[in-house]
Amino acid sequence: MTAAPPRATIIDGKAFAAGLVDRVAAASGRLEAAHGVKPGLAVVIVGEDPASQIYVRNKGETTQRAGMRSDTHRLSDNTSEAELLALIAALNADSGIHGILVQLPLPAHIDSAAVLAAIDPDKDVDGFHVVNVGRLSVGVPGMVPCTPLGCLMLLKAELGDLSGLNAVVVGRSNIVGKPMAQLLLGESCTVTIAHSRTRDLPSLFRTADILVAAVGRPEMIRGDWVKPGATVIDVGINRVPSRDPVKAAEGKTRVVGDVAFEEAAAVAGRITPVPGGVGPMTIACLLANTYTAACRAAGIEPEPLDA
Ligand SMILES: NC(=O)C1=CN([C@@H]2O[C@H](COP(=O)(O)OP(=O)(O)OC[C@H]3O[C@@H](n4cnc5c(N)ncnc54)[C@H](OP(=O)(O)O)[C@@H]3O)[C@@H](O)[C@H]2O)C=CC1
Ligand SMILES: Nc1nc(=O)c2c([nH]1)NC[C@@H]1CN(c3ccc(C(=O)N[C@@H](CCC(=O)O)C(=O)O)cc3)C=[N+]21
Repeated sequence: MTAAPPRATIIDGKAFAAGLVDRVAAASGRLEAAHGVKPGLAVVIVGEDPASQIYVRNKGETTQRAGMRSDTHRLSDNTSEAELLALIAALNADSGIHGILVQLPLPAHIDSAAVLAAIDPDKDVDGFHVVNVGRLSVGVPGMVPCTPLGCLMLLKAELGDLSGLNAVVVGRSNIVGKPMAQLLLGESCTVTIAHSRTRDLPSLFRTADILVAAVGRPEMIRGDWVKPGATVIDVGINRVPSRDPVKAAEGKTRVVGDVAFEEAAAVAGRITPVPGGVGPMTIACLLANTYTAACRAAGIEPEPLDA
């Protein structure tokens, strides 16, 4: 009989996120009871992209479950940039709203950079405004992007001190890759950022104690690219045809990450699944950022939200 292959610990992002949402809910309840401040989040979505609709619905439901105010603004595809900017100005001025999130991508006729720049940096719970990018880079308090923040929380919960570890982040987007690299640098990892022009990704990956994949290519990262015992964080959310050919023919899809999960789990020490890994943490961190923004707006020190 052959021994079962070694198998990584599966990092349960869904459970960790549920715990974080509970802690945010409790802290928000105390904020409201003691200071009369109920954290409020406004989510703005332009157009009908079905995947975005699902995330926006999840955000709204989770926000309300946490006892926070949640407003969703659904604008039609042909909304002008001026109309969107006017809505943002109104939300900036609304003292009951502490967090503003504009779902990306926006339709092509709208300049995303101009829209992100219009959000009050202190309400920018996505952390995409250049002021918050600068704060993260310099290492002063600001709003940290939700997905990388969630990845970092999972890594610290699993590994404790990250200092001195080799971290490879693949993907250099402003939403995930770049802020992820900044956070890992802040934890004193030795950080390499890889992208589509990187030469010999497999050899580079084999040096990684921490591997964060944010590429958007289904199961691109194979098992033999992973350093034995490494911690693998899979950010990718990719829709591929259902395994069942009949369902696939009906257009049914399933979600996979950027990592070939079964192969990588045979080599890695720890790995996040997709779904149920990073995705739920993104939403939990959005609530955490909204709570933090509400505290700061009221001049109150936020409670620590660590496990
Ligand atoms: N779980 C969650 O909460 C979230 C998940 N996501 C998912 O994460 C993934 C990445 O998202 P995002 O950062 O917005 O994506 P982008 O498309 O903005 O960036 C993708 C990055 O991957 C790089 N890349 C593309 N192909 C390769 C390749 N063959 N080899 C190496 N690098 C490559 C690109 O390099 P280059 O710059 O050279 O083009 C780019 O830097 C997507 O699957 C997305 O759906 C995103 C946000 C939140
Ligand atoms: N301004 C802005 N901020 C964002 O943070 C933002 C955005 N725009 N545009 C789109 C991406 C994507 N994103 C996800 C959020 C939650 C899950 C999530 O909850 N995923 C679950 C379910 C996955 C599924 O079944 O579809 C999981 O991975 O388990 C995934 C992806 C946030 N994004």
